[in-house]
Amino acid sequence: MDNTFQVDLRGVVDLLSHHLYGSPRVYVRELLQNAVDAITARRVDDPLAPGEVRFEPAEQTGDGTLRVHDSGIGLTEAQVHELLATIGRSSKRDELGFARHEFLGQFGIGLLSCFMVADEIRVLTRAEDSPTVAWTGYADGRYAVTLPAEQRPGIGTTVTLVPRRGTEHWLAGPTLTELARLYGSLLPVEVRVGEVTVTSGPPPWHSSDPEGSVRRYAREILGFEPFAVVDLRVPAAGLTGVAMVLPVPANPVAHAGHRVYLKRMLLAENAEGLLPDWAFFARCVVDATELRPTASREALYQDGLLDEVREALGDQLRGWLVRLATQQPRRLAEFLDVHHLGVKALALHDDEMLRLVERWWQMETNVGRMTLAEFRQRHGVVRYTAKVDEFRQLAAVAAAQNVALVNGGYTYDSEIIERLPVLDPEIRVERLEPTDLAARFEGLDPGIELSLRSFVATAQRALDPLGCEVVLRGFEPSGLPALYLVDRATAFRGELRATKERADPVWAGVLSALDEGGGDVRPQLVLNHRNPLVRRITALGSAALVGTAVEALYGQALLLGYHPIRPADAALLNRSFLGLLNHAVPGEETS
Ligand SMILES: Nc1ncnc2c1ncn2[C@@H]1O[C@H](COP(=O)(O)OP(=O)(O)OP(=O)(O)O)[C@@H](O)[C@H]1O
Repeated sequence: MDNTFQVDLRGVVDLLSHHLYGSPRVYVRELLQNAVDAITARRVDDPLAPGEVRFEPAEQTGDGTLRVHDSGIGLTEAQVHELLATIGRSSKRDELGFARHEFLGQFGIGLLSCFMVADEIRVLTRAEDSPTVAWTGYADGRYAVTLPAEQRPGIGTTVTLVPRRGTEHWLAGPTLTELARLYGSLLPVEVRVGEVTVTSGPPPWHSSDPEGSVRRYAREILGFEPFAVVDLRVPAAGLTGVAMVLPVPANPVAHAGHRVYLKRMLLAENAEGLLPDWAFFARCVVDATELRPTASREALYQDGLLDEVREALGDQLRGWLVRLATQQPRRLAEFLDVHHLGVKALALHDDEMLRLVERWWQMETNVGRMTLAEFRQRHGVVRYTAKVDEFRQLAAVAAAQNVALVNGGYTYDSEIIERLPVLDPEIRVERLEPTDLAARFEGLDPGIELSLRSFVATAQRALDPLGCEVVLRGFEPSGLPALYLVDRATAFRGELRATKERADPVWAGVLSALDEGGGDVRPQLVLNHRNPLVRRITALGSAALVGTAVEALYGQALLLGYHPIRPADAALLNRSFLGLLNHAVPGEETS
C-alpha cells in the first residue's frame, strides 16, 4: 500500500520563512513582487487599470504595523483559501505547472518570507464583483478568514505586517524606503513609500541619453566612472543591459558580481556566472525576462540558457575590444594599460585576443618598447627570455651582439610568445639559450690566446672547485668585465640538487626522479678581453692575486645575473673580497 509523506507544517513554515533567504530584507521584495504581479494580472483584462503600490511604514500607520496597498486584481474568498492558505500554491503557474511568463513570482512561498519580520500577516483583499475578504496568517501555520462588513474602498489588496519583537527596525520608514528603492527602482509601476516615489522609470540604457544615464547610474549606484560602456543584448533571454568596463585593474581571480534585474525587479547586486571568467574587467547591469531565479531569488539558476547568455555576452565584449583595436587604437592602448593582465590571460586560450595582444601590447625588448608584431617585422625571430632577471643580465650583451631580445618574464608573456605560431605557422619563436650567446663572442687573436694560456690555467684552477669553466673572449659592451652563462637544463638541475639537500628523504626521492638523464654542461665564466680591468688582471705577476681577482669577477657576475648563490659561492665571495681588501690596504701588521 502506498502512503503519502506527512508534513510538519511548523517545520515547513520555519524552513521557508527563515532558512531559505539570506536576509530578512527580502520581505520587501516579495511584497513588491506580489503587488506588481497583481497589477499585471488585473491589466490583462483591464489595460487601463491603475498601477500603484504604496507602502505605509510604521511611523505612518501609527500602530507599529506596516501596510502595503496595491491596485491589483485582488482575491475572492475561494482564491484566498486556495492561494494564501496553501503553501506552494501559486496563481502564477499554468495548468502544466510552468511559471507564467508575465509574472515575477512562481513558487507560491514568497509571502512566507514576511514571517522573518512579522508574527502575523493580515491580508485585506477585494476582487471585482466580490466582497472584501480578510485573511490572517500566523507563523505557527494557523490562519483565519472572515468577511468583514466594511468593504475595502477599491479593487486591490492591503497586506499588513504585525512586527515580531526585535525586528521593528525592518519595518521603519528609512529602511523600507531604501529597500523598496533597491529592489523596485526600475519597476514599471509607481511605487511609493509614504510620500516618496522610489521608482525612477525605465532602465538607464533605455533612456533618451543612454550613455549619460548609464554613467550617472554607475557613479551613483556602483560608485565608479566606467572606462567604457558596452551595450548588451541577448534576445533569446529577453536580456538588455550594459557592461561597464572598470576604470582600474580588477583582480582576475576575484569574480566580479553583476547587477541583475529580472523583469525589472532587482534579483542580485552581485550575481555570478553572467560573464565568462576572462571578462573580469567588466561589471554588468542587465534586465532579463527569461532567465530563472533560484527559489531564494538571490541568484541566477544555472541552466542551459544561462550558459548561452554567458557565451553571447562574452562575444559582445570581445567584439567591442576588436572594434576598439580597429577604430580607436589609442583608446585600446589606454584600456590595455589598465587591463592587460586580463586580456593576456584571455589570449592564452583565444586566438583573437592573442592577435590583439600581438598587435597592440607594447613589450619590453632590448631595442626599446614595441609590440610583438613590430618586433617580428624588424627582427624576424621572436627571441625571448622567460625570466625578468635573465633579461636584465643579457639585454645589453645581446644587443651588442645584434641579438634582439624580448623580455618574456612578466606574467603570461612567455606563454603568449610561445603561442604566436597559432596565428601564423611562419612565425618563428625561440627562447634564448644563454650559452648560445657565447658562441657569438669573438675569439681572441691566436697569438694573444697563446700568450694568455698560463693566465687561463691559473684562473681555471681558482674556479675548478666550483665546477665552472673559464673562457676568454672579446665582446661588447666592453665595460662589462665578465659574464656568467649557464645553460637552462644545467641551471634547473643545479637548483633541483640544492633543494634536494634541504628536503626530507621522501621529497628528495621525488626530486631525484626528476634529476635523471642529461649530462651537465659546465657553466662558463666568460671574461671580456676588451675590458681594461680584465686586461690588467691578465698581466698580473702573482698567481695568487690572479686567483683572487678571478674569484671576485666570478662572484660579481653571479650577483649581476641574479643567479642563486650556493654556500660554496658565498664562501668564495667572502674570501675574494677579504683577499682584495688585504691587498688594497697597505701597511705592516701591528699587534
Ligand atoms: N497582493 C496580492 N494581490 C493578489 N494576490 C496575491 C497578493 N499576494 C499574494 N497573492 C496570491 O497569493 C499567492 C501566493 O503568493 P506567494 O508570494 O506566496 O507566492 P508567488 O508570488 O505565487 O510565488 P513566489 O514564491 O515565487 O513569490 C500568489 O500566487 C497570488 O495568487
